[in-house]
Amino acid sequence: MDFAVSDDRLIEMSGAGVRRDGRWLVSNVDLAIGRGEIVTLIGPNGSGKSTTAKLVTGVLRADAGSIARAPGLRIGYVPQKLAIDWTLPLTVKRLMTLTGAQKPAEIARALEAVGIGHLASASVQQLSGGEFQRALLARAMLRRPDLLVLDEPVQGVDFSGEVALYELIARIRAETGCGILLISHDLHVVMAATDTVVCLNGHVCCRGTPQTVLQSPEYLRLFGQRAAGALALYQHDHDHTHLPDGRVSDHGHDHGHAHAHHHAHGHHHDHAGESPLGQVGTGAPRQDAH
Ligand SMILES: Nc1ncnc2c1ncn2[C@@H]1O[C@H](COP(=O)(O)OP(=O)(O)OP(=O)(O)O)[C@@H](O)[C@H]1O
Repeated sequence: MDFAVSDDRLIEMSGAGVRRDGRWLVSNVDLAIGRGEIVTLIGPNGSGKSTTAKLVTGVLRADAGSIARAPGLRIGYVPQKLAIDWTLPLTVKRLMTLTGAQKPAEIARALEAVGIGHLASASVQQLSGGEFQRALLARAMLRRPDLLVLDEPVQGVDFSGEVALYELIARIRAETGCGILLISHDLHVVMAATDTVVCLNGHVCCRGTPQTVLQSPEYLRLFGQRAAGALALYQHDHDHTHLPDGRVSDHGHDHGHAHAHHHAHGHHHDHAGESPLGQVGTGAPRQDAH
């Protein structure tokens, strides 16, 4: 049963579990997401990430534990798999209305906000992986959610596209103040924007800030070699800021050249004059120049 949460928390799950065919798919999961917070669920294949996301959205009911939701909580959900008949013609605009009627102006605004306003009349089949994920994000945002649940939002997207998508997600959080639950088995990029990482393997193995999780023995045991790479990338901090024209100011020294880089890391990194959400680019590949 849903019940009121009095503070800033959007959802709070306590000891939640899902049992199927005599086995617990996930058990004893504690998970809280607050307004403006990005929580990332990571874990190997089959560790219960999607199952947990479905508990959050209410698609699945918990067989154990309890889930409290803020009153009137609106959730925008991008599932891992979509039941789309890819043989039928479908425009991006039409995709936006499949889950509910929407005003054309609202659709246009949402597509603009994720940087694909120019693709409103394009056929969904022609979209790139990154464009398709942006369209799904726009569709979820049409509900003006308090909580966005994104199950593997970077699937089918290359590395620079991933970075651009995570930037977009971070910007959505900053501009709308919604909470975000991200699901990913991607370790390196996700780490930067997220506030809390929850590492799942049928149960919660460890949790905390990205730094805490990266150093926890449970995480290292679960991810082994890949974990080391994530650590290196995450600790690569920026030490410069961007001037409005794209040039770089590095501790007050102006490089005087355009500086392209990716944003696998979101700390100590100020973008002066960066475009508002409505003008986010579609993520042309950008390489790190350091
Ligand atoms: N309806 C169901 N009935 C029985 N088992 C299920 C059901 N749904 C999922 N499972 C099993 O539950 C486990 C967790 O699945 P889930 O999809 O939550 O994992 P995941 O962490 O999201 O995995 P992936 O990274 O591969 O997407 C898997 O072993 C899966 O086979």
